[in-house]
Amino acid sequence: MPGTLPLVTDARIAAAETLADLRSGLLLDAAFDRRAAELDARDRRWTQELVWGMLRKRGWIDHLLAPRVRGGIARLDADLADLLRLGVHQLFHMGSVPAYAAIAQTVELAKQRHGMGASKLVNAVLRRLDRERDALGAELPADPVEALAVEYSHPRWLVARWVARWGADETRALLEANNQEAPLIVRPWGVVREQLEAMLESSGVGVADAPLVEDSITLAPGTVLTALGAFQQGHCFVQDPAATLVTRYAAVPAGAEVADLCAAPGGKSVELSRTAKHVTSADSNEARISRIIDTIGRLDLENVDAVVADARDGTLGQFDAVLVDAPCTGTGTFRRHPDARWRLRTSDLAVMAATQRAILRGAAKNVKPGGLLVYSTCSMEPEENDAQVETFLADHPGWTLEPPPAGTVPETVLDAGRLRVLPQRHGADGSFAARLRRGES
Ligand SMILES: C[S@@+](CC[C@H](N)C(=O)[O-])C[C@H]1O[C@@H](n2cnc3c(N)ncnc32)[C@H](O)[C@@H]1O
Repeated sequence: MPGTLPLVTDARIAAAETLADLRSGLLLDAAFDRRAAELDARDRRWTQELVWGMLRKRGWIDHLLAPRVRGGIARLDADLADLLRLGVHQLFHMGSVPAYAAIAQTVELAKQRHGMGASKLVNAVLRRLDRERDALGAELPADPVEALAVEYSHPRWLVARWVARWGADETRALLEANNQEAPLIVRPWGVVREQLEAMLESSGVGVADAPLVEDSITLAPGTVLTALGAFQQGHCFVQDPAATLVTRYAAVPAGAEVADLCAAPGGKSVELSRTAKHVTSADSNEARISRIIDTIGRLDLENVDAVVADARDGTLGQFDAVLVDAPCTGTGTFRRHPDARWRLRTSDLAVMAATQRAILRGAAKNVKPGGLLVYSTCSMEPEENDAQVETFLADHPGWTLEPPPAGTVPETVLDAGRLRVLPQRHGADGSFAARLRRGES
């Protein structure tokens, strides 16, 4: 009943706190795990839908709020602006929430966190939006790039780059893909796909095929992975097909000594360890190394060792094959990280490219004569992908780009000998990889 709602729900408080943590620099998954720890499974799922959904639609929500907040939303306290965004998202995009609850709960939350004046502002803005809801869809800017950016909630500068590269229609498909909920996809470990599927089904989990990789399995939305016996007993690990394809494309010879130099949390090391003699799984971030160690323990990996090392140094010795899954802008994984598009700055491209160049230079020293260096990213941007490969080849005489043996990965993801997976074309995350062969001398 309107007007008789109880205090703010724990789920909404957890959503507000998650966003506060995000603003203070925590990553979304970590912030959410911390703030939603006390919620039951249903509330946890609802809160995730609220926070992830709001971040995916933030550009559109801000477009609605801008003319209705006097002086613009930039003048508001950042926490209050996020509360308003959460309120608008509940009001327009969460069918399960009645309008009066979306408004009353947001007003109360604003009162608790910012006092009476803020709650009055929230009340006036949300009520006005609710009254005007039928006219809102028509408010798109005339400029076509700006219109795409607003309608699909992406920064304009990124949309402008993608339109220049792929045209408006393909960019629209990419923006739509980025706004979908990312599927949870697992790979079998120590069992075959059919056995894993049977285990999952016996736990009541709905399963489906994954794109591009025949033995990966998509789990039903809302599955809590860590609660599943198959996960706890080490029969599976999480990996998107875009990542699995990188290790397939790498086509590392069986029995090779391998180094995975930017390895945490370790998914690609696991895949490489299936056929390698040994995998040195290195990362410069000590905190993230603990995630590799956890994975080694849970999956009982006998041929993988985790070490802290900076790939730029090139001091780990020499290997038959080296994977550099470089830190990058992550533009291929926006559907998984809806906050990332808002954090990224144009200048990050140059900063990342410089780091990637330095890492590649160091990693080349770790490759035996005749060995393989596989460079990969989860970015779609040329500065981080093709341009890195061209620069590396120009600076390293004796090295060549070598496509993988025929049939290693589907033809549709190969482009001039490089791996190029795109969300809008392949229905997976985006990824890029290039196989670089060192000459024998
Ligand atoms: C894209 S992530 C790797 C994901 C991982 N390969 C997987 O599939 O699970 C990039 C990693 O590079 C690490 N990194 C960043 N700079 C590095 C450096 N200079 N040397 C080694 N690792 C670095 C980061 O800590 C991060 O864990």
